[in-house]
Amino acid sequence: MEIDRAIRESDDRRLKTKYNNAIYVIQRALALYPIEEVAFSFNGGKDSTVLLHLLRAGYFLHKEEQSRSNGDLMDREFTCPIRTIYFESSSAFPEINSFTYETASTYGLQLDIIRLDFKAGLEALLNSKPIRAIFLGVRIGDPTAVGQEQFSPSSPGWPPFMRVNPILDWSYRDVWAFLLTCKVQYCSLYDQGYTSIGSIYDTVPNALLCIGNSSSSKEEFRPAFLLSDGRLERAGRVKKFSPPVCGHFPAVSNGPNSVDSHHSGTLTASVIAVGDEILFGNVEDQLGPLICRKLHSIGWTVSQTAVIQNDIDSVADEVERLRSTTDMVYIYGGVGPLHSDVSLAGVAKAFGVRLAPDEEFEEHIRHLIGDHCTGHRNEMAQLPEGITELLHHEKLPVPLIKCQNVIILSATNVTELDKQWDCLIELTKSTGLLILTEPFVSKRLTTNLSDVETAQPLSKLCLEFPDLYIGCYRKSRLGPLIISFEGKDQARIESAAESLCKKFHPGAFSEIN
Ligand SMILES: Cc1cc2nc3c(=O)[nH]c(=O)nc-3n(C[C@H](O)[C@H](O)[C@H](O)COP(=O)(O)O)c2cc1C
Ligand SMILES: Nc1ncnc2c1ncn2[C@@H]1O[C@H](COP(=O)(O)OP(=O)(O)OP(=O)(O)O)[C@@H](O)[C@H]1O
Ligand SMILES: [Mg+2]
Repeated sequence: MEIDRAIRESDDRRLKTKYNNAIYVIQRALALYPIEEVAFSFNGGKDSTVLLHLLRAGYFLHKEEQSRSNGDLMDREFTCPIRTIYFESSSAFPEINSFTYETASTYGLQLDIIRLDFKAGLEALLNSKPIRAIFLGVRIGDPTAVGQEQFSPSSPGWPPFMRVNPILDWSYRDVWAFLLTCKVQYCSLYDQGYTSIGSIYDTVPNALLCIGNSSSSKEEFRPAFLLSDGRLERAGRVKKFSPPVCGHFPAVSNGPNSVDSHHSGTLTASVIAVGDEILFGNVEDQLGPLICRKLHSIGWTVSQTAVIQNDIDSVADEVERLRSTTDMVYIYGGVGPLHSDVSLAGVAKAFGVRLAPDEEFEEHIRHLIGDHCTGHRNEMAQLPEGITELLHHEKLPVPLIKCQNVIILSATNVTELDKQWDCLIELTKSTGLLILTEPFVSKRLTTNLSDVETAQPLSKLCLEFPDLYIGCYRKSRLGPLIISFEGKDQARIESAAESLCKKFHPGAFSEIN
């Protein structure tokens, strides 16, 4: 088999190791699932082209092994009968389309063209075919690889199948070493400076490959395999994430201490705790309520708090939802190097970017943990690429992390949170990082009047004071009722409290702290 031979004859030891590992994953998948139950997701891109040839080699070696144990002879005219799926879209490059069709015909692939979006297309496919596993050319640097392993079940909400990623750990260099060593065809766009290909709307040639040619008006580009720093593979991709939602305040101010005292103009925040231990009931969350109080003290309203399990997709879904419905999201828990520390990966996934090593952050971690740090692959130094701002403060051993309107707090207890918060506020005062507004003030009254007696006057009071939050709660079903007034104007709060008292007999209410 020519692919297997080309790699065996090569003296690139790293490539051989990567190849052997990928073949091992493919053979394990083929041992687990009959060939009719697997599919190959092929889109003419370089990664899926690598995977195509690995699958051809892996299937050949798998059959060879079977023939040897049965004592049969191998068919010399060998083709890999794997079902191949291509999600064709009108925004694909014509070069990608034609390369996909030609390659399928060259290698005798059964090509299923799907013209629906990925999820709907997979649902339709799985309803009509007995497919249980799908091979993908996803690599660790891809935004969609966040949280994936070589065998990863499809995400919650997707039809059920196993995603098999044989080249997950391959680098950009490995991909090109393979394609060039095996001398296989790849899409012509890669010879024109494209290094990673999405749609015609979000992909341009990689500027790092541009040949400065002032005499000609047309820019020229070197081929993709000459890109020396694979981390910049996606530099030709136009960023997809959108600016903060319309109708909301900008999460970042133009200047510090801007004041906004209108109820309707209050900035809203949300708070996400990541922790299975909280959901199991083993640990009581103390940081969430504290963050709410702190936000209140700078005039922000907290509209939602959530406790999420330590799972990348759950974190990503929640961050994605809250970052577009509130002005600022605070997330804590799940930050660090442990298997359960998935918060940064979740944030990256929510923004559709990958986690990438951050040298500056690594330097801080290295300083903090000294000799225990294991070189440049320190996993704690991986941050969401292109959207991360490190917030330095001399009192903090490690900077705080901000990804657009999401602030990631590493505090694990109240004392640490107090410190991080104070630093955040100091930074805000000097740099205008957040908007500090008039703080909320509150007043609480307690009464032994019944709910029936208080309900109607309270409803009226809410209509009279729409700029205040008027809430009621009790600490026990039969205990006194507590009425709280929250707002930014002390005088308004006093007059609301007075107005309520006037509706009842003197002494019906008393103030509590
Ligand atoms: C065969 C196949 C399976 C996929 N399975 C999942 C999945 O389980 N979960 C998920 O969030 N996305 C899944 N996706 C979508 C990809 O993660 C990603 O959104 C897609 O490749 C588009 O990438 P792009 O936005 O860079 O073009 C799948 C895509 C394909 C082609
Ligand atoms: N339209 C599609 N049809 C079928 N499979 C797809 C499609 N888009 C993506 N995939 C699958 O997802 C994998 C990852 O896509 P990705 O764009 O990162 O890689 P690629 O297209 O192979 O190479 P490149 O990074 O150069 O674009 C592909 O290798 C392929 O398995
Ligand atoms: Mg691609």
